[in-house]
Amino acid sequence: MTLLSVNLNKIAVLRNSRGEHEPDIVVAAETVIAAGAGGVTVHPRPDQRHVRPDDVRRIAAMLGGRVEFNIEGNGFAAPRGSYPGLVALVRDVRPAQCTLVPDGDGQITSDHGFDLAADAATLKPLIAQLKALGARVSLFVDAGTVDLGRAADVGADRVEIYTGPYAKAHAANDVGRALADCVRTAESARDAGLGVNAGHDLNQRNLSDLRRAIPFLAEVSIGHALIGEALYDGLAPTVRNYLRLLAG
Ligand SMILES: CC(=O)[C@@H](O)[C@H](O)COP(=O)(O)O
Ligand SMILES: NCC(=O)COP(=O)(O)O
Repeated sequence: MTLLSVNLNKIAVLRNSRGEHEPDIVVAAETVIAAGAGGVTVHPRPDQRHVRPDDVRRIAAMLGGRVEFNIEGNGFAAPRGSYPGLVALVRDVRPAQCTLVPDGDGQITSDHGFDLAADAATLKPLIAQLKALGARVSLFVDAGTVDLGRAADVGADRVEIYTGPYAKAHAANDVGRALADCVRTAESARDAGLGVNAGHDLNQRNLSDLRRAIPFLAEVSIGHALIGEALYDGLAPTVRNYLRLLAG
């Protein structure tokens, strides 16, 4: 069974556009959990354009460990203003999972994974710190990466395959190579003893092909498309659509 974790960043974007409190991200989290999602993902960034530290704390308090809470982010980004840094947030709310993503300030969204050879020395102590706080640690990696033993060596528990290129290829009806890249990375991770997550630009059209190709996929985190689809169909029915796709 592949767990669906709903990324709520886009609820925060809508809320932030007016600078007030609506839509309430905690109500959104309650709604997706009531609809059957197995978890909630947030990706706070130092510039706080999406989810903010206080959202992270409020969601954690509401979930109370009932379902998986996954916090994504750049663990090396320095604290800024009221953003305390990823490790401090993890220390504060103790999520089940922390997904490390090498994204920088200038990026509109996450667009690449770690270079496991180059980043190993800095990742190892960071991962140890996060695991000491009780979080399972997942590393965002590009599809096509095959040296996943390196991820195991630095202490990661899982990897999350960056599925942006897969989604683009799928939309262009030319998915063969991009899907093969995802499968190669997933199999290399499994062979290294790691769990396999996937995410970025997954939607109701491209999810099933990925799921069928990687039957041992532990988790998908989906936000942008899911929240967009929910504008037409409602949040709870949209979550249920995804759950049906993952069950099929
Ligand atoms: C790691 C990843 O792919 C997601 O966290 C993604 O970045 C979320 O979408 P936004 O960047 O649009 O918040
Ligand atoms: N880790 C991927 C994620 O949380 C959601 O990505 P997207 O569906 O918003 O592109």
